[in-house]
Amino acid sequence: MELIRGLHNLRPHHRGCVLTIGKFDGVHKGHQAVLASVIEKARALSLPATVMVFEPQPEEVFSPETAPARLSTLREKYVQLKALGVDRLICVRFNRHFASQSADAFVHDLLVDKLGVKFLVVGDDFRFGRGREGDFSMLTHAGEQYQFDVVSTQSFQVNDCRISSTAIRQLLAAGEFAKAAVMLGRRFSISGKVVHGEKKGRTIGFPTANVLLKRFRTPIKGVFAVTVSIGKDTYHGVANVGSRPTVAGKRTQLEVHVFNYSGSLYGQTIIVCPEFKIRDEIKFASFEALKEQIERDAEQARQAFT
Ligand SMILES: Cc1cc2nc3c(=O)[nH]c(=O)nc-3n(C[C@H](O)[C@H](O)[C@H](O)COP(=O)(O)O)c2cc1C
Ligand SMILES: Nc1ncnc2c1ncn2[C@@H]1O[C@H](COP(=O)(O)OP(=O)(O)O)[C@@H](O)[C@H]1O
Repeated sequence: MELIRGLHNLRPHHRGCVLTIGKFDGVHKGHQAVLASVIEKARALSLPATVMVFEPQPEEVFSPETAPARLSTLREKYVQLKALGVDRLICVRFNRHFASQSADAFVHDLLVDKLGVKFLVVGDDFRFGRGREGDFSMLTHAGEQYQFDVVSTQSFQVNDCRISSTAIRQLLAAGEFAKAAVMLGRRFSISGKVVHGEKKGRTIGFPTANVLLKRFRTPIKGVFAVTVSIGKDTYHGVANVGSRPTVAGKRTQLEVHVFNYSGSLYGQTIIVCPEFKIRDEIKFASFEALKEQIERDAEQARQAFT
């Protein structure tokens, strides 16, 4: 799958595509159904199946304080879209300047001139351009003018419940990982590169691999029993997603202690899948008290895994 980061990297040979535009946060079962129809159409027309996403997601630019938690980073979306058979991912750097262009300019300059779109799939509530002035009916008219077809996606359900990123976030926040997995079409996981921390974990017998969360907010918080994928190997472990108040941590990060593992993880990408929640994060009076609690957390997780 080709990744085009930024519209300035579009070239004349990129013209001609079957396109869908959206956030695709989570790449859930509803998204997967849309993508399957995009791919089918693309194969029939011998054109690349193309997905356009915005990074950061628009609400993260307009209202970062209240933007919903992210299910997927751009990298996770890349991995998931590639696995589904998408040919090209266009990542638009979203900022106020991009958002201020008119709906006409979005259609004419980008969709028609730069992308030469032949078939477009969007949700019927898709809005675009300055002040969200562009809508589905405008796209339909533009399609008649510039010879491209536009179709809207339906909403997909499981057990009478509409599949949505919002519903999945709520299930994850409630620790309902099995139900979230039904909507996602896979288990929820957080992946990222292991970075250096404060090297305190090893002093209490609990080295913890620190993963920086490139999300504005995470859908889960607290201490979890987890499954960890490191390369082709799978381990169990305990993890904390939080700001580490005991050591006056600032930003939210993921810390994983991997059972039966020794060696360096720095620089490696690991995938952490929460199995069940153990407790909320707490501020302990001392590092010693934190250590004793982590021992109990690890024991609880180990017992569940045996
Ligand atoms: C299972 C587990 C539970 C944790 N729970 C808490 C917690 O409740 N409160 C807290 O401040 N930090 C908690 N931590 C984070 C520790 O503060 C952190 O791992 C420790 O400071 C080591 O940091 P370092 O890897 O940067 O050296 C937890 C870590 C793990 C692995
Ligand atoms: N069982 C393990 N679980 C997690 N990390 C481990 C484990 N064994 C060794 N490590 C290594 O130790 C590092 C964590 O040790 P720690 O003292 O907490 O340092 P840091 O503060 O840099 O995370 C990990 O990034 C990894 O490279």
